[in-house]
Amino acid sequence: MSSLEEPLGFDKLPSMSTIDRIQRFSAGACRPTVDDMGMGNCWIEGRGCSTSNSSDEDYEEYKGEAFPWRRHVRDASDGEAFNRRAKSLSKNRMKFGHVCKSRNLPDQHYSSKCTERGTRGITNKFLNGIPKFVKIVEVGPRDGLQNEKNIVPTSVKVELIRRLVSSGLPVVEATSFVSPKWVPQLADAKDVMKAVCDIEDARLPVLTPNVKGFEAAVAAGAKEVAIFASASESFSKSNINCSIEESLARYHAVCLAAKEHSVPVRGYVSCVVGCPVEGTIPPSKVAYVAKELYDMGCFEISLGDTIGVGTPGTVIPMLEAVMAVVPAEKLAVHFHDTYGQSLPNILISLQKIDSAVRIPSTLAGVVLAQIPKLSMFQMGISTVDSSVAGLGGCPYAKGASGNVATEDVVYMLNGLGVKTNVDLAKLMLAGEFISNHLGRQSGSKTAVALCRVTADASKI
Ligand SMILES: CC(C)(COP(=O)([O-])OP(=O)([O-])OC[C@H]1O[C@@H](n2cnc3c(N)ncnc32)[C@H](O)[C@@H]1OP(=O)([O-])[O-])[C@@H](O)C(=O)NCCC(=O)NCCSC(=O)C[C@@](C)(O)CC(=O)[O-]
Repeated sequence: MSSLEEPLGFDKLPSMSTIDRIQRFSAGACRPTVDDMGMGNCWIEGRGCSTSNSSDEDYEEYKGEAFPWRRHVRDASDGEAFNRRAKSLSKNRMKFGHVCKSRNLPDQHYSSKCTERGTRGITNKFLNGIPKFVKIVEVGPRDGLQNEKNIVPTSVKVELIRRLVSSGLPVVEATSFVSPKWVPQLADAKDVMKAVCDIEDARLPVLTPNVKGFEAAVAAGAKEVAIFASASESFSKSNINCSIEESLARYHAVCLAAKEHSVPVRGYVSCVVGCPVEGTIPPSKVAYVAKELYDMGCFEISLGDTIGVGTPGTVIPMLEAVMAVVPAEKLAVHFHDTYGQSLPNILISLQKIDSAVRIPSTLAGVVLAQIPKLSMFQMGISTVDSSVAGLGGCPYAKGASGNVATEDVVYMLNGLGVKTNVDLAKLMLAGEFISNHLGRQSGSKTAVALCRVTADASKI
């Protein structure tokens, strides 16, 4: 049996040399050949070259829309306008210590929102396919804190959950009813659940690896559970000490028990793009496990890039394979940010483009450079997992970094005009609360940047 002392990770890749590993996880690992693309010989440099999927009119139109936005940003941070803004911030008597008071977020000058003109122009072309509402599933208290070196006190976990719920998050994964020998960080699952089970404003699912965990969760007041299988045989063994097939049998039993108690079950598939031991995971394997979980009654399947190696080039073929067997509206995406790819991966997972719509070449260069075939670009997923302050990692995937930060996802979605019902300022306060407790800077680039902007403004 594997143990916590011997986690699998990037440092334990017996079959892979460094170069081999880089190739297997490289951004182009799943990239189609140039011929597949039918886009000439410079598709990765799509910004600079003309391709069969774009036209000069598109380029000109996009340029016309994009450049005023850039001017706006430059003007706003320059000269008179910026000084006026800074003065008005000071007039509001904001106090800035070394900790950011997120409730005093500056508004439109630093907003992620585009100008009206810019939004309209881009929306008409590229962003039309983004869902109007995205459900964010906050996994920080579970996926985040399960990986902390020091065990976080129960009272801090409870306070974090309460703050996250009060920021408007509709789902906050609270804890795991797993073996405390395997994950000691969440050994207080029962106490956490008892303290938060009265919360009504959000759903608070918990992880349950077997019927024992399910029964303990329900006894503690859990009203929703999640089961977690893997698309990688090796990861399944290291994470839950059984094969994929054995895990599916266990989860079938959990689903039957849950049905009897009318408890909804969410399913996870981990290692959907890569595994720390096996390298690249075939999309067909992910689709197989996702379909099994769906067929046994999971209301939603979350696809986890556990070690954060995915790029749009590998995520799209995986999603296509899964969406052939599970409807998009039943899927969620769960990205770790090891290689900084989470936001583009989320964006392409949300996008649903009518194949008749042509993408402006400049956008194609920036965002869609790795997309295999535009005509197949039909994701339309509208549930995203993320973790406040980018907390997390996985105890069984050493080297994997935390989930994409919830603040960064909300900032991006706000910028796209997508509703989440999450109050970014309150969310940042929750992130600040847990980061202070852990004694380190937030892993959210948005939180860090917004704090810096407000702090800089206060000095003027
Ligand atoms: C699955 C097991 C339990 C098998 O663990 P095992 O050792 O094979 O199980 P066992 O049945 O032989 O039991 C061993 C001991 O654990 C106890 N036990 C057994 N079950 C439970 C339970 N539910 N709650 C509390 N205790 C339990 C059981 O009673 C026994 O206690 P003992 O007799 O030795 O005192 C173990 O491997 C385990 O708990 N693993 C959990 C690992 C984990 O939580 N990993 C992190 C999840 S993150 C993830 O999967 C990815 C995800 C979801 O985040 C998505 C992504 O990022 O991609």
